[in-house]
Amino acid sequence: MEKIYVSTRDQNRKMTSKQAILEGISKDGGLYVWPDIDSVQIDLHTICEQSYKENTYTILQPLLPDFSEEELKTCIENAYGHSFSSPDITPVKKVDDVYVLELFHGPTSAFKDVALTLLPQLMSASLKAGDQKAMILTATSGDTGKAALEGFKDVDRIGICVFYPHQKVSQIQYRQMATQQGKNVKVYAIEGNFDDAQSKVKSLFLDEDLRKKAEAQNVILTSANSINIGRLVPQIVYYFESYKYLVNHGAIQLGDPVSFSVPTGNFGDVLAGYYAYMMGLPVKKFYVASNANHVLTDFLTTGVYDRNRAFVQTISPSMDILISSNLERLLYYMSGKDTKLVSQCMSDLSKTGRYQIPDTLLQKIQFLFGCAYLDDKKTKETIATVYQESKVVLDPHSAIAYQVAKDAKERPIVALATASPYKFSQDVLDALHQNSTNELEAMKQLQTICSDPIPKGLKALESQEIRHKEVISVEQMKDVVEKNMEALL
Ligand SMILES: N[C@@H](CCOP(=O)(O)O)C(=O)O
Repeated sequence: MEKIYVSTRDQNRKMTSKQAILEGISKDGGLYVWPDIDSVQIDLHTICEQSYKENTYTILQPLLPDFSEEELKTCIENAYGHSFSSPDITPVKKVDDVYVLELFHGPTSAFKDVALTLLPQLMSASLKAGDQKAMILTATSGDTGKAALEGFKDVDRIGICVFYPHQKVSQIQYRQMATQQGKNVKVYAIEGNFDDAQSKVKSLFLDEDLRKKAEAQNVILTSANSINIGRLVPQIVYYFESYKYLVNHGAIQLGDPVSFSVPTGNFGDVLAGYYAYMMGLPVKKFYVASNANHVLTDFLTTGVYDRNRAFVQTISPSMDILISSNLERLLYYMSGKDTKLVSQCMSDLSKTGRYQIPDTLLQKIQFLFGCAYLDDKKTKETIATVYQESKVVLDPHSAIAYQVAKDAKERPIVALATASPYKFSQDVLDALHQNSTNELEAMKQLQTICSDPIPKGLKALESQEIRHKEVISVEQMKDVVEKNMEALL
């Protein structure tokens, strides 16, 4: 089978899509990319006539060519057949003059479900016949963790450890993870922030000693974060789906360009949009919408990526990130696949916390990518204004995308709504000037003004016992992974 994926840091490290999914991250620290992704041009006319599941097949088949037709169609059916509460999977709503793409109708009420209902299927199909097993290590700032736990729960031959920053996720996000059931799952709070968790997880994938111990047990260590190409590619689909909506509702003619505003921390979601663009989606501009951790806004404005700054805890915790992993993939493509430049930038980042790209490259990126950020005060004001004017309740992450879309000059524009407001009930109520005693009560209170009911999974939290209580240091992460390779698999 053709090895179409290479590392962002070395063209000669080649993998099939199944191998890339199983490895998660390249052994040289780079991320897997398909250099010729733009050789695939998706027919928009077909997209506008097909269902979500059919479009998923059309888009993913060329990206995952070593999956048989039957394998891929079964994976897609298992992922989207019955787990989403909306028949459209990712419905679109017009709110004033912005189209809001709702990505939170999956089992855990965040956009991560779109990929994490499918990745476990792809991973299982990629495992070699026999008794090869996989141990998933996931760092989360709040949403990925729960979606990964739910997706991989009790999947045969796969175990999962999730690491989240202690007391730096919302109360509901915490409960979602701490109550997780399943015989193959473990959840740890770590003393540190998301960047500490993600950096340690990445280093564990490259840890020779751990890798050897895993190999001895026929276990492969891999990732459910968007550094894994199998996590990223399912997210391309909803960009095409929103385009389908706009065409089929007469907002645009086939071929007209559209802009997107994407709330992002790890740069995975907006990168999936860029992949859609490379595969033929007509896009005018992508707006990278950030919170007070605006390292991406600064980078896109100046060309200097500098994580040497205070880490701010915000009401949009899923975006509380200063090391934005997937930017590496954008640099790879935008620099004309210059693996030397990418390697140099990433080496500078790990040594000094900073890198700078050439002006020509910055200008090329700025031609397609805009940026802006909102602090918590502005985010709350947006939640209040949108509710007052449109009776729509947005979660803090989606509110940031919405306001950045509002401030942009391009129309039509789609703002990605990445989480249900119920996941951040107390902060949302606070923005609406309502008091609440705790997050579970706040959810009930929010229900009185939200058009959607409390999602099933969130409603159940009240009666579920806390099963995962351990708080560990970053240094202990390797030990718990080793321990769980035996215990969970
Ligand atoms: N925002 C994420 C952080 C991890 O990012 P991912 O793109 O690797 O999933 C979260 O909510 O955990």
